[in-house]
Amino acid sequence: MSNLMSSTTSKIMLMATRDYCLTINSSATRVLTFHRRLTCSADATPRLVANPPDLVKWVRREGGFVHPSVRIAESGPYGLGLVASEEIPKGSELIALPEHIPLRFPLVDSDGGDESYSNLVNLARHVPVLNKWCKTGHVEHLAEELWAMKLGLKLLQERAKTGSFWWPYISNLPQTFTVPIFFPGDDIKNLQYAPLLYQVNKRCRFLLDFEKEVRSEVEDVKLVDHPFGGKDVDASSLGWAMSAVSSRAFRLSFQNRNHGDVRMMLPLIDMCNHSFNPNAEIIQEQGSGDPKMLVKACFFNSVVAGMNIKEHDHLTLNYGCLSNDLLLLDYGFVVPSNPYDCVELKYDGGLFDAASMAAGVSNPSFSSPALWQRQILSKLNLEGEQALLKVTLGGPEVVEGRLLAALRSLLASDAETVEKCDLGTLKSLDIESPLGLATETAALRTLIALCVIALSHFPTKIMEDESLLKQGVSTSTELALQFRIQKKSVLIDVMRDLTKRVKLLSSNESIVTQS
Ligand SMILES: C[S@@+](CC[C@H](N)C(=O)[O-])C[C@H]1O[C@@H](n2cnc3c(N)ncnc32)[C@H](O)[C@@H]1O
Repeated sequence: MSNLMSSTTSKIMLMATRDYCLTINSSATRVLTFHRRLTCSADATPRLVANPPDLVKWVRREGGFVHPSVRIAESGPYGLGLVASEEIPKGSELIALPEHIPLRFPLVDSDGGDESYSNLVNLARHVPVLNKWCKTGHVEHLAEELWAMKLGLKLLQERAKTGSFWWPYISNLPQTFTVPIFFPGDDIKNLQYAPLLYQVNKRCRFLLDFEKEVRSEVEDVKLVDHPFGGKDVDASSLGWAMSAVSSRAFRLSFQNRNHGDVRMMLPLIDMCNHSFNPNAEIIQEQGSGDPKMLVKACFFNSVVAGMNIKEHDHLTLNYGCLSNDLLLLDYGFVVPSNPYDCVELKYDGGLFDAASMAAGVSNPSFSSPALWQRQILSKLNLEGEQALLKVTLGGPEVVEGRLLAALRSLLASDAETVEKCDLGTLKSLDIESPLGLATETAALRTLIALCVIALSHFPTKIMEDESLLKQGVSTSTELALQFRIQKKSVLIDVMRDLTKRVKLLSSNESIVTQS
């Protein structure tokens, strides 16, 4: 990895003329490329300034608490992280932040009510609000990127402000992010996965449109009232801010203060890297303990109960049970063998008929379901005006319940057998053969064939991807390769799991026949 980083850095250094540069490549994929400054250090993740202020000292000076054995240290390919310099006893408080340290979008006119503040609020109003569910099921992702942009505006304002209270924090933020909006066009294509390409393009389009809106809003604003102190804000700087927020902000809820969920950046706590088996957690202080302390990162009792954090251990938080799509889009990394990763497919009668026939099922009825089957599809939200056609393979469920229920019902021979089962039963892979052995075998075989079809849509095989990885590639190519390897592995794991189940069914069948 360090070799890869240095080759990337030297290439970028030759090109670097300014902080950001926007490229729209010929294939109409809009891409934001980020050029590193010439001043960047040899560190794995260069920060905004070469020698930023000591974050631990700043938090302590501002009245926060940092456990004496907690240090910021290089964390290999993860960038910086928090490490225990000595054993930390179970149950210890690690970091506590007073209320004024987190960076959030101001809810009330707390910034003194000046014009630059109202101009910022005005800009935030241009971040579209989406509350309707769309057919493709992408609305959640869009909403996520939009909240990140709103808080990103505040971050950009503070980054531009001379003498900002948060400068010691902001100057410690990474100069670049490895999220795909900054990938070269070829590496976006290298992802080989349409749902992610769609999201990346959408984010780039949003940033380019938002750049225009921001520029037109601020063009006639006087310098003293300018939300960014007169500095030009383009799609790349908006992308930097959005990525800083999406990869570092936390969602905290303040029910007792009528604020609902609030996203905020938690200096120092956000130096914790991610693990699905974390050793730290965030605790919100609400009315107990020291009222000035808003959030604390604490030793995570429930996961490593009875164990201390050992010397040199990294402190980790769980960023959420996220697929590799979201981890890459928002955080710029991919987790190998991620138990929450899955592959999206579109529910499409023609494709399912083809898969079923390839699996040896005679006369499947996916493209022309009977009326009773259509009623089930409607209940599963796979038919009708508001239908959500995106279905998934992989993840904890292995096969999305709605997809499994649809396959079982559409491959069943009669309505009566299906009507005897409730939807919950039809959706569960753990409930074996609710509609009989023959239907179950046909459904599982169809799913295996679907996996084969989905795999054949990837232009390369895992072995080819792995040999490319060995050749030494740039960070973005490496991430794209890792991402597509993981997607193919999800399909292979699903096929393995389903093949085992089919074998079990046929052995059960032969026992029944023999007896
Ligand atoms: C909240 S920050 C953590 C601090 C960060 N490492 C730094 O250098 O500032 C999240 C970022 O850390 C990196 N990261 C965290 N956990 C990781 C993991 N498990 N694998 C790879 N990168 C990780 C990613 O770059 C991610 O966007």
